[in-house]
Amino acid sequence: MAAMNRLLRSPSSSLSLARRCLSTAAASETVKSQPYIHTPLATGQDPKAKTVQWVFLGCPGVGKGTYASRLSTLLGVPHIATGDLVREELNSSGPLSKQLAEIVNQRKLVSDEIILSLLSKRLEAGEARGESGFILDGFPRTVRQAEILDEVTDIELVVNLKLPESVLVDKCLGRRICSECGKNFNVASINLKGENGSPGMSMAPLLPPPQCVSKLVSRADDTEAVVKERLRIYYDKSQPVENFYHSQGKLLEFNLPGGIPESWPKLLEVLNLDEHDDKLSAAA
Ligand SMILES: Nc1ncnc2c1ncn2[C@@H]1O[C@H](COP(=O)(O)OP(=O)(O)O)[C@@H](O)[C@H]1O
Repeated sequence: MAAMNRLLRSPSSSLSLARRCLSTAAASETVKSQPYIHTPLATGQDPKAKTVQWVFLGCPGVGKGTYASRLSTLLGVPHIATGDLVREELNSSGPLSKQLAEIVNQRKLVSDEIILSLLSKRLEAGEARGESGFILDGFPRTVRQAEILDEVTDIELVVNLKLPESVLVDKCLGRRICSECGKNFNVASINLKGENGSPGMSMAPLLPPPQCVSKLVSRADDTEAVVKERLRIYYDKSQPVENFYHSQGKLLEFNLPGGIPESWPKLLEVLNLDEHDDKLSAAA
């Protein structure tokens, strides 16, 4: 913890640690390559034999965590979600926990220094376990963070997951947790009619088993006002990150065609990973 305090007092040392960790995570054989949006993986290539340095972007509630986590299993690289790092720190008895609780409760973004030091610490721990590559989820969240990331490593591909705003809101409002077993469900049944040439979409609810039905609760912050405020913060602070990567030719826009059963095979297809679908069940 002393090391973290030192990092927080000195943002530049936090950056240099991030630089060291990220460049190690990138593995030395990785060459600066042209972005390969249409062929992220060469046909026939073993996905686990490739160093992956990917970023997942998308509005709150789009399902970044779900798809990033499935891909991390498939590709054998860690899925690093900065929101999880923040929550872990917040739930610890560390010196930052009170400060983080306040920031997160106010739905503000944590400072770059704190996020970088949490990310560095996570990468350093991964490095010690022999990890290489990463799928980042929730970082970068601002153009400044994207610029810092650019200084310290080569991001190869940025996947931007998209859903219509009305679907995002309905999905967030449909979230339920079983107060007894802690499992997540979603009672929203999405049926969006196609309009002006755009296809319709439907997503089946993820209903709980009978023993959980009477114990379902919603997160206090899953109200329409809060969800819309989180979307507003995303459009304000994080949408410019999409433009940042678009101008570098690294952005893969992916309009989710529906729920996981429709979207996962299509995502694998655009990533050239569909021939590895024998591993789908392992990743599920
Ligand atoms: N890259 C980041 N920069 C700043 N703050 C972050 C970042 N990642 C996560 N956080 C903080 O952690 C909280 C939880 O993150 P996450 O689960 O990704 O977001 P949300 O709950 O808003 O979908 C965010 O509200 C924010 O306060």
